[in-house]
Amino acid sequence: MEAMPVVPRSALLVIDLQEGVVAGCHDADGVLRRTRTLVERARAAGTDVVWVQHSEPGLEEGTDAWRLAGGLEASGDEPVVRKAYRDAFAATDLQEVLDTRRVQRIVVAGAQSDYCVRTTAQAAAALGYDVTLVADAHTTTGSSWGGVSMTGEQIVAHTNHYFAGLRYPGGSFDVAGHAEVAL
Ligand SMILES: O=C1N[C@@H]2C=C[C@H]1C2
Repeated sequence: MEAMPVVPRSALLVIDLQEGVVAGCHDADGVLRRTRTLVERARAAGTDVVWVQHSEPGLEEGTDAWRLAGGLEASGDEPVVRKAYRDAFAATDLQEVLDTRRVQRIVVAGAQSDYCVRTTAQAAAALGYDVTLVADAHTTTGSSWGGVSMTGEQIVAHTNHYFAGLRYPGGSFDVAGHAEVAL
């Protein structure tokens, strides 16, 4: 008797779209609107939705700043992973949450592009997950370092550019818009 093939599954991972995180981010309302559409599409397709919420000083669990923004909220038994590091796998049960759901590919949306989004997506790639970054559903604020300033819009674009070319042995990585991304 042939073993049933394990059908790799996808999960939509919504990272830190919290009031205190999206404040000041580039096109925050647009990203929240497009993420609501992604969540609706995922639910309709039977694709898991996994929520990540970050806590740190000024973003303490239970405060208004910590709450999800834009009318986003976990539904039913959708997991909420609480984290304290940029990498949502660090000191959390995210890997167990994904592996118990036989998830092989994660579709990433959230904030901030240059911190928790890029760090978690990179960590997922290194752990062996396929990763699709949703090009128009992540965002960040502007940033400066060493007298060099970048706009949030520039950082979002560069993050998309970076992930579009990411390669790991046996891995698949791509960037897609919220309306056409496979879920
Ligand atoms: O990208 C991020 N999400 C939380 C707020 C800033 C870092 C932590």
